[in-house]
Amino acid sequence: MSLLDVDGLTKTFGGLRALDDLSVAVDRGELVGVMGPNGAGKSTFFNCVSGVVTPDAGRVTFDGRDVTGDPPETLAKSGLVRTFQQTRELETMTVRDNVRLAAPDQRGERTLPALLRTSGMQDEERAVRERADDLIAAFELDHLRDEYSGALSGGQRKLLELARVLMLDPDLLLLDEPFAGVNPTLTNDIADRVRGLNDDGMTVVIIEHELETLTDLVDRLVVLQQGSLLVEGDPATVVEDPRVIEAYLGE
Ligand SMILES: Nc1ncnc2c1ncn2[C@@H]1O[C@H](COP(=O)(O)OP(=O)(O)OP(=O)(O)O)[C@@H](O)[C@H]1O
Repeated sequence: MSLLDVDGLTKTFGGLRALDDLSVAVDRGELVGVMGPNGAGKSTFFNCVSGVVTPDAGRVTFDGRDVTGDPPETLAKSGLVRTFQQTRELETMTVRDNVRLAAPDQRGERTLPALLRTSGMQDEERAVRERADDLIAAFELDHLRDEYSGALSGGQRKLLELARVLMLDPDLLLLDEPFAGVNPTLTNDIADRVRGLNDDGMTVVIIEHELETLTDLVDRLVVLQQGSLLVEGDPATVVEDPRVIEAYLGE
């Protein structure tokens, strides 16, 4: 059974069909790339799957459950997590606080004064702090942990965003253009980390314009055009497909 099953997804904005009866399945453990010309519907696909936008028709099944229209927080708690093209960290907070705050806050305990917190709550908080510090170290952001995240470079922000979403311990990670605006060295670094996460068992779907990085990285490519599936298959075959070449030349 697929981990993610998208069946007949349709979404219109005004008169425009951003998704048109799109069906895509992703198996557990896969690393899948999503490409397509500007306006092909890639972000709308992620938005519908991650609950940011409700589709007009179609069904999203995650881990065997119909999750169509479920809000992003509910999906994140069940293991479906995404990043955005524009990273969402708070610029006036430090790197460390940004990572800590990404942890799910089950009981709103952070609003309680310290004296009223139970030892269970304190243990939980300690675990969150430790996990945040581990992720910051793993992403080599240690030297920046007390900096405001507004001071980071584009590439460092992408790393921070990855550290933040990993606080949620996803089963399925949707990455929206993780290499956009990132220099070649950091691009390779981020690609290696994504590969590492996938090697450790995380299922990953990546939208990316940077085709060379994407084709080297993923097991399978899905190409969208005008909201529909154009071609899918192994990366080397897909990028040579005349329909794909034509779709990109027509941009
Ligand atoms: N909230 C919205 N309101 C109106 N139109 C929208 C909205 N979101 C997307 N669209 C339109 O839907 C179409 C598909 O957009 P989408 O952002 O999904 O494409 P994309 O493949 O991600 O493009 P890009 O590569 O440029 O990010 C576009 O024509 C876009 O203008």
